[in-house]
Amino acid sequence: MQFANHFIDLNQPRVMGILNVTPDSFSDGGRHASAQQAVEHALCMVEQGATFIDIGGESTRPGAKDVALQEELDRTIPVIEALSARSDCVISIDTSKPQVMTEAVNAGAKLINDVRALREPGALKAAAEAKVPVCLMHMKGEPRTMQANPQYDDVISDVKDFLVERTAACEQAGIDKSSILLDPGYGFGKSLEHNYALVKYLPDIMALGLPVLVGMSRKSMIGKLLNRNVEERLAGSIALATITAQMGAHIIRVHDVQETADAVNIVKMLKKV
Ligand SMILES: Nc1nc2[nH]c(SCCc3ccc(S(N)(=O)=O)cc3)nc2c(=O)[nH]1
Repeated sequence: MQFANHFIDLNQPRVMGILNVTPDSFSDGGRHASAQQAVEHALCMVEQGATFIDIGGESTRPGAKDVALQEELDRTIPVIEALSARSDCVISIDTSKPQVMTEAVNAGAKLINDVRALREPGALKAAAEAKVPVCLMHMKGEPRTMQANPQYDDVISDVKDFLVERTAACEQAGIDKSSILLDPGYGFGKSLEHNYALVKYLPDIMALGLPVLVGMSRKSMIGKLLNRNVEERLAGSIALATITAQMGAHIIRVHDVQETADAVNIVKMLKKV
């Protein structure tokens, strides 16, 4: 897939490193120290095998509140500028705000990752004008309320129908299908059973014919099942990364890049022999 001047072969599973630039992930060193720390962390993840670095200035975990536009810009743009000056990794901006998309791409981001699948007013237009690939993710409801008893007739077909509809909306806005990635949105308005059904039937989503991005790293689908708190979820995260990479997922979005890259390299070896 073409990411501006980078062609990335998605015929092999790739690792996306998570770079949270929300205050709860910052040390108390204030913003500049944290921007530099964020860049150093990103460079380390690239060194460990990340092809993509996903930069998000708005926490979208369950219960998260909205972040003001200027605040989200202040958190993300300086880091994107500094990182794109020091690495040729593919920078992804994790945002739903059109203005953040535009400024992030101007600052060097080459992928728009929107957990709201470009449903915010102006987002389709901004993404089309940015002329970079987009990842469309399924979310039911909003982060503040999405985990309050999520219900589906059939979670697999509901997620598929949503992704097909959002893909059509993108095409109508002038975004070519060859620039679209799909994501089932683990943990975004799903029960434990819904999340594992979306792993088991991931091939059904892959059958839509577009590259698939998956993000399960350290999420409650691991913690609830295994009774592990967030810093004890590496084994579960690696298990899910391995399973979905083996199924053919194209991009795995994780916190623990080194360990995931090792697991993905084993999957790649098995595909080669
Ligand atoms: N494309 C894409 N982008 C993403 N950005 C995020 S941020 C994670 C927010 C969160 C944290 C924790 C839980 S929980 N309750 O399941 O543990 C849910 C959501 N995730 C994803 C993802 O998957 N894809």
